[in-house]
Amino acid sequence: MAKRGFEFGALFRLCQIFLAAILLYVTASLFTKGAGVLGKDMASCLLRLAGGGLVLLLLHFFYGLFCSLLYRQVHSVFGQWMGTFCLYGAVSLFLGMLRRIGAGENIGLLSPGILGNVSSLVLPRFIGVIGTMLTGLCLVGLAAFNYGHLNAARIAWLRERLSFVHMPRWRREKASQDSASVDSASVQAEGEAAPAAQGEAEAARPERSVPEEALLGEEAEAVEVAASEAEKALQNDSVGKTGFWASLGAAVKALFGHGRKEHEDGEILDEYAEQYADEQEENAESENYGGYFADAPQSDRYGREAAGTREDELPETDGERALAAGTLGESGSVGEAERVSAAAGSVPISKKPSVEVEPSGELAGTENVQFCAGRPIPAGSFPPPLDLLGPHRDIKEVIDDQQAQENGQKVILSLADFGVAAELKRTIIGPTVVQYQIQLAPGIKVSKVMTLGNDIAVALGVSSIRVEAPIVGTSYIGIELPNVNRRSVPLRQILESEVFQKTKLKLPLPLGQTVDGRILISGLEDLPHLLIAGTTGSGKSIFVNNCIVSLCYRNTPADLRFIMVDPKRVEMGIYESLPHILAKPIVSATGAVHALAWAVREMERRYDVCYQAKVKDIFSYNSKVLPKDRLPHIVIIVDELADLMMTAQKEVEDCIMSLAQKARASGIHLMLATQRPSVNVLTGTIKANIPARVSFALPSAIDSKTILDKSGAQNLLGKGDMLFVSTKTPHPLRIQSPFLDEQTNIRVVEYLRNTFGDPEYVDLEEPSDEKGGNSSDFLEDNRLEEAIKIVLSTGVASSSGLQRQMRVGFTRAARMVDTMESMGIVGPQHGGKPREILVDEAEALEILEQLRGE
Ligand SMILES: Nc1ncnc2c1ncn2[C@@H]1O[C@H](COP(=O)(O)OP(=O)(O)OP(=O)(O)O)[C@@H](O)[C@H]1O
Repeated sequence: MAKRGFEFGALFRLCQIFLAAILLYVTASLFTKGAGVLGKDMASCLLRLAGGGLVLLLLHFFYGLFCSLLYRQVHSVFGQWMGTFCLYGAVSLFLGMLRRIGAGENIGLLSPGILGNVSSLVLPRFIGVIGTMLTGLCLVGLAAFNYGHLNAARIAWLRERLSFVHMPRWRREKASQDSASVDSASVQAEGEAAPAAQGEAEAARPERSVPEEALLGEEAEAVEVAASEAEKALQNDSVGKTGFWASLGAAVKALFGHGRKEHEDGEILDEYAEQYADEQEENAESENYGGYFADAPQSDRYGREAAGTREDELPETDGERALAAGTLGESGSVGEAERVSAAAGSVPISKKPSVEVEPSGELAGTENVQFCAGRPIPAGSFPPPLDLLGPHRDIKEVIDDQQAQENGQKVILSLADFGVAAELKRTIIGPTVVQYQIQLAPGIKVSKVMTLGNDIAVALGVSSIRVEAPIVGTSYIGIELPNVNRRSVPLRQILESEVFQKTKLKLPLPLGQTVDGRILISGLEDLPHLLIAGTTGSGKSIFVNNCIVSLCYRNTPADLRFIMVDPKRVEMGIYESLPHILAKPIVSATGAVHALAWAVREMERRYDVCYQAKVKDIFSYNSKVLPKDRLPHIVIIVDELADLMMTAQKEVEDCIMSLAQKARASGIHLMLATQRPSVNVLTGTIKANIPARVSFALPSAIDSKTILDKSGAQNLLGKGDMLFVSTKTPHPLRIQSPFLDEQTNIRVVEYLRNTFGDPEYVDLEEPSDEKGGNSSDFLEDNRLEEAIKIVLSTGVASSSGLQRQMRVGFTRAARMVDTMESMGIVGPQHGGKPREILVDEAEALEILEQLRGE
């Protein structure tokens, strides 16, 4: 099948090249006489019909054709064509008007064509010259909009910049109106709230000017940050069936609106909530991606899941439900409710997430994607098409300002109950949590708030909260509450993001989306190894799968190979046919030790190779040699480190230490995951050599300290909620890791196999001289008899036991135990149970003698 796909592909490309040649000839004929009589006739005919604007259409054709030939993905094809047609219309009109005043009559390229002639005749007659000019300008604006240069984010940005040149007095009034309108109901009920709101509006101004760099802080240097995700999303919007009109509406609203609009009866509605509600309705009416998502849950007006749809996204505790409904907890009273509402009206809420996070909507999160279900996956181009990961989804952040503000005020009131005076400065709504950024009153110790975490969680009735103190780059502390409208982050969203598309990283890991909506990726080559911990079901395996898929989207099997160790035997079976894999997923501890030992030997070999080539690392080496001689990066993934450490701690530690120290130069990287981050598993040696860590939810603060050297992971919410630290980001970053369902994962592997063929396995076994004797006959190991005696006298057939007692390497000891098994002296290994002893010493020696005699 792969072969047929190739033939069709080659034919298609030939046609494209042929078409490109024709287009080149046509374009050349417009500019030169060298195209002969045919070219001349064609040019004059085309210019008469389509005018000089035709050049734009030809250029766009070229662009599309070359993108396709170079396998470059073109975003929003429809939008771009619309933009080019608008521009063509504007140019034709302009040329037509020029012709009317008698300019450029002798220049063929300035011919207006039929469209220009007609429009420049008809329009001025009906709407006059000014109307015609304005029409031309509108067409240019529409073109810019379709190309994605003019969108809500840009206009909002422009408005903000321009607002500085407005008269200061007017701005102050405007600000106070805006601030006062944050919570219409409460503010209008409380007549005295207006002055307070005005005061807060003043406070809101410096808050607006908090520089983006300050928010990103040092951590942003370590990871690539997509602060412009909104623009991309809005561009994407322009392609979608409903997204185009939605983003046009958003741009118009951004231009003419102020984030809120006042109704006749004085009720102020949140523009964003309205916009999202509209899109929800449109989405509900649309065909659920052609029926692929027929089962996807629908959302209500505020973007919340309809009751009984997805259990995992519903609030888990009464308190969270109460927060979701914006009602008070048990301690609530009417007076308190009024206090909350009145105060809420004056607190600035950052609009950043609604603008800068993918302005995307309610996401059907974690159901299996039925995309191309049942259809065979063909071979194809590289990198694989993003559609393999499921259709693009517009994600909208569910933001209910009033509710968020009220919850923020509850946090402040709870703090006050514990004697902590604080002020709510900013609210950020992320996919997993809502972060309330709070400024403590002078004299209040940050440590006091840190110790109050659980008390505040109980007071608010939520499952857990996390306190981030301080938020890097600010003077605030962050209190993170579970987002009651929690959503998952599809892997496609990360891979199609600008930051991923443009990154120069060779081994980009898709970490996910931060609390404030930034998309983070990090290069494994910089880390250069990763420790991953998390209790069962917290999201480790999905994170590892994301990393594998993301690395395979960037690298062919010639550039990257994997060694996978899967003691649980269930997690990595699907990668058996991945062309990037170096050996079948390894399931035994012995096999894993062999693989690590092989990696150490390979590392030494690479060092020699680099030394001889007089280069300092694999990057320089690969850039110097012919493509066929390049060395692939090798990523070793261990799904459960604890199992290895129990069997062969010393061997594993030694290998990890060697690999960790020289990874950058040799291009061999480790990703080690464990459910049990105890000090026996994550020993000092391992931790010292692997500074980059990811922690998913853990049962206790002690476990969190073991992996991160800080507490905090015990308060994570599971399902991909994680903390990330590395040398460049010593302060843990909270991230929602992307989601990739199993079917999609299988599809990607299938696609890669169809494209690159079956994997070419490499023998990871040790060379004969390290096997303790002849490679073909382990019976000849001169210490086998001694080993048998030890096993039978102690009654324990363990490789590590033999290793200690006989002072041999683990591999040799393991080999001797395996030989004993094949001789029938000991039974096979069943999970963690000790091997059964099947014979006594005399019988065993007899068997040995017999076998050696043969
Ligand atoms: N990033 C994510 N987004 C949404 N849901 C997730 C995410 N990660 C995990 N989940 C949910 O949690 C479940 C368990 O995830 P996963 O299998 O990765 O856990 P694990 O930590 O590997 O567990 P174990 O150690 O037992 O294998 C998944 O089936 C999925 O429903």
